Amino acid sequence: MTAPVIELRSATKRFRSGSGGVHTAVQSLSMTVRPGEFVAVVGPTGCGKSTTLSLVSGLEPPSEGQALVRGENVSGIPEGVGYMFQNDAVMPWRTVLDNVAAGPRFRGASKAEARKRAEIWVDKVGLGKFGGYYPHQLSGGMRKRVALAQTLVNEPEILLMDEPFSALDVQTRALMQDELLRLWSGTGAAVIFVTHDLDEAIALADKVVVMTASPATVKATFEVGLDRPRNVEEIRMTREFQDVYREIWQSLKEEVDKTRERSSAGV
Ligand SMILES: Nc1ncnc2c1ncn2[C@@H]1O[C@H](COP(=O)(O)OP(=O)(O)OP(=O)(O)O)[C@@H](O)[C@H]1O
Repeated sequence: MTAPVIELRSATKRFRSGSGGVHTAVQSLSMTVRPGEFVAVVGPTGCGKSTTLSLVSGLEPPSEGQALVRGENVSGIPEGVGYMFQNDAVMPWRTVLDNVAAGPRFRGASKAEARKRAEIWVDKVGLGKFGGYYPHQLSGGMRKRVALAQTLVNEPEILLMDEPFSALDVQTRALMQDELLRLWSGTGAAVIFVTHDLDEAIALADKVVVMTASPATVKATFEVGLDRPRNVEEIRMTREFQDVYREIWQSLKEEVDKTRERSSAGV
């Protein structure tokens, strides 16, 4: 088996809370992601999913334990990591092509080379005719395509995605999920995809990690044995999908209920 490209070893993250106390967001969390593996992370609201990603991206150091990328302790933002968040990083004053070319330019590519790579990726995400458009002239789904091209043009070895599609309507969301799978397949990139939506997690991932109610630790990991390539809308109708869904939901539901009980008790 290939060595993991991402590894969290008993990682704990504590923050100073507003009231002067200490809040533990992540507790002794261990997980691994191998090259080419798509891992979805689900858990109740506020349990510590984004903090887990921050440990991998180097935005936050662990308070205890280790965060490793390619076997090395993460310090600063590791090479070869691409991000996609709910709020995209599309620059309104730049055209689609210039937005996508910005990453390669920043990483040292010549203007001509950056432009060439941007053209290829703008085309790949289906925006070939819109390279000269500005973001305000695009729909929400088209902007997400720009964000996807912006991330993938850098050919990341690791993709960290934090609810990237949650602001989209249901149909556009399904389209973008398919686009992501199509563009990711064969790249060999390791993905951690954080989502509230168990449907989305199963449709996309090889492995679904269920987090506990706060503080986040891994409650259970489920293999998703569904064939690829997948069409996310069709796969949801299959018996296999529904069986996996039921099994994971049993595990997730307990944590969601715990979180709801705590919040109604004002904890
Ligand atoms: N920089 C920080 N300083 C203090 N507390 C923080 C910080 N970042 C996160 N937290 C706290 O850690 C806890 C976990 O937050 P996190 O955003 O990781 O959860 P989440 O599962 O991603 O949430 P959601 O489901 O709402 O997206 C929250 O109580 C949050 O307030």
